[in-house]
This record gives sequence, structure tokens and C-alpha cells, in this order.
Amino acid sequence: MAAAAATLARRITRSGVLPLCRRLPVWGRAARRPPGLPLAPCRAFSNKKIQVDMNESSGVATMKFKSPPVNSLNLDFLTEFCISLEKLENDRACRGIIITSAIPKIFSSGLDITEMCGKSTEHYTEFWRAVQEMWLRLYSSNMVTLAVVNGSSPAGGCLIALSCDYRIMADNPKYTIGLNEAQLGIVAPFWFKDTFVNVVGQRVAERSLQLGSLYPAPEALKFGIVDELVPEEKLQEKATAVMAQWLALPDHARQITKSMMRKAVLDLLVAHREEDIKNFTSFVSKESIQKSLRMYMEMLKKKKS
Ligand SMILES: CC/C=C\CCC/C=C/C(=O)SCCNC(=O)CCNC(=O)[C@H](O)C(C)(C)COP(=O)(O)OP(=O)(O)OC[C@H]1O[C@@H](n2cnc3c(N)ncnc32)[C@H](O)[C@@H]1OP(=O)(O)O
Repeated sequence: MAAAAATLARRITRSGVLPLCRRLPVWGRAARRPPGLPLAPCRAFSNKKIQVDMNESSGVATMKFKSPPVNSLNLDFLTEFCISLEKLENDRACRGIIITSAIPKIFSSGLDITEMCGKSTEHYTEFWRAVQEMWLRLYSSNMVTLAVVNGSSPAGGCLIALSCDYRIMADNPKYTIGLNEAQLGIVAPFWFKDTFVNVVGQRVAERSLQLGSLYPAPEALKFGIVDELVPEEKLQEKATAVMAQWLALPDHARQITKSMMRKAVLDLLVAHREEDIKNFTSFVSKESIQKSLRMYMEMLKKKKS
């Protein structure tokens, strides 16, 4: 796993996001199975933290986060995420992915705060490169990406949802979503901000980022952070229907449009990747930031007692 991560990191450092030519638009890739053949069975691959099920007849994979207690995004998780995404991206049968959680009430708690506390500069560098890599791959994916947010989704968890093409959230006001970095005394990086702006617009993004707002599901819908609320027991049915609607179009037109809409934001991180890593490592290494993060973790633990 570590070797695979290193290879991924090396590749991205050398050439930026996977070149578009490798992700050429293809008309209805999954629809190429010769008519009359029996439906292919589902294929699955599972690592420690993410379960992936590929339905070959629909061309849709489901990626389920299963990293208790709260699907926090640590280095191992991020590495698995990138490897799974690369496998699916290279699978000509796969046209869409549904990203969801197997942990009740939690989609993802965001970046693992322990990865940003009391570690070395080398560790922060490796961790941040993996965070960048996850976003670059997901945001630039040629597949239709659908987030099924079936629980709370702060910060990095929200970024995953925002990076998808469409977001369905469970209709439960106890579940919250948003970029709450300011509440931790840290700052959402420019590409988190740009992704957010591309979804909700400048005004909502600015206010939400300054306040570090976490929105209960109904408010998240009101501000456009998610596209639809669905009763929890209907999420799967709805996801299948939404995916079918997106996949009814020729891939190439959708893919080129998506690339056109997202290219500027992706290019910016690719061009400033090393600078962004330096910013992160020097910011997170400051004693004042370490103190804020420690206090936040303590607050999380106290909340229980
Ligand atoms: C220049 C740029 C600089 C910096 C940019 C950095 C950008 C950062 C992005 C991020 O994603 S930061 C992370 C933000 N995440 C949060 O604020 C979420 C915090 N967690 C929660 O709010 C809740 O835990 C919850 C997700 C709503 C779940 O609540 P629940 O009551 O179900 O669980 P509990 O709080 O008891 O947590 C269980 C267990 O998990 C630990 N935990 C929770 N979140 C994290 C996390 N993000 N990282 C690491 N650990 C986390 C929590 O402490 C508990 O641990 P314990 O069992 O040992 O007490």
C-alpha cells in the first residue's frame, strides 16, 4: 500500500493530474457488451477502509467508507481511496460511482486531526500530498460521481461530497455538512474554497467559510450545498435513479463539459502544488495551530462525558 501511494505521489508530482488523453471520453462504455449475453455478475474489491462493489450490467460502482469510528481521512484511507478510484477510472466497464458510508450516521468526519498533530514536517508533507491527490483525482474524474451523504459530513468529508457531480443527503436534521475549518482555528485551503464556490456561489461560500458553518440537512439544501434530501431508507433507490439519468447521456459530451467547468480550479492546484504543501506544513507546524487542534480534540472527547 505504501509503495502504491509513493508511485501515485511520484506520478502526480511529475505530471500533474492524469492527462486528459488517458481519460478520453468514450460513448457509453458499459453499453458495449454484445446484446443477448447474460448480465455480468457484480465484482467487488475491498480493502481495509473502503468497500467497492462494481455492477457490471449498469456500469456503476458503489464505494462505501467503512473506517470506524467516524471515517476520518487518514493517510491509509486516502491512499485506499486514490487506488480504488484509479482502478475504477481504468475499468472501461465503469461509468459512474456512488460514494457513501457504511458507518451509521457518519459520512466522513473529515481529515483525521491526529495526522495534523505532533507529527514531523515529512509526515505533514506526505499527508497533505495525499489529501491533494484525493481531490485531484475525484474532482477530475471522468466518471459520473454521486455522493450519497448518509450522515454527518464536516470539512474534508464535505469536500468529498462537493467534489462529486451531484449530492443526495439523508433527510435528517441531525446530520450536518459544511466546511467548518474556521471553528478549529484553521483555514480551508484555496482549492477547498474554489470547490465550494463552484457549488454554492461566492456569497454563501464566503459567509459559510468565515463562520465555519455546519448546516443541518434542510439548511444545506436551502443553500445549495446538497442537491436533494431523501428519506434515509430511500437513498439507494434515489441514487440508482439519479445515476441512470446522468448515464443516459453520451459520456463524451458530459465529460468535456465537466472538464471545461472544473479545469481552471484543477490547474491552479497542479501549478501550485508544492507551494500549497509548504503552506500547509508551515501553518500546521505553528505552536498556536497545534494548540487549537489539541483543544478541539479534547473538546470532542469531553463532549462524550
Ligand atoms: C493551510 C491549510 C491548513 C489547514 C487545512 C486543513 C483542512 C482541514 C480539513 C478537515 O477536515 S479538519 C477535520 C474537521 N472535522 C471535524 O471537525 C469533525 C469532528 N468530529 C465531529 O464533529 C464528530 O466526531 C462527528 C463526526 C460529528 C461524529 O460524532 P459522534 O458523536 O458520532 O462521534 P465522536 O465525536 O464521539 O467521535 C468518535 C471518535 O472519533 C474521534 N474523531 C472524530 N472526528 C475526528 C477527526 N476528524 N479526526 C480524528 N478523530 C476524530 C473522536 O475524537 C472520538 O475519539 P475517541 O473515541 O477516542 O474519543
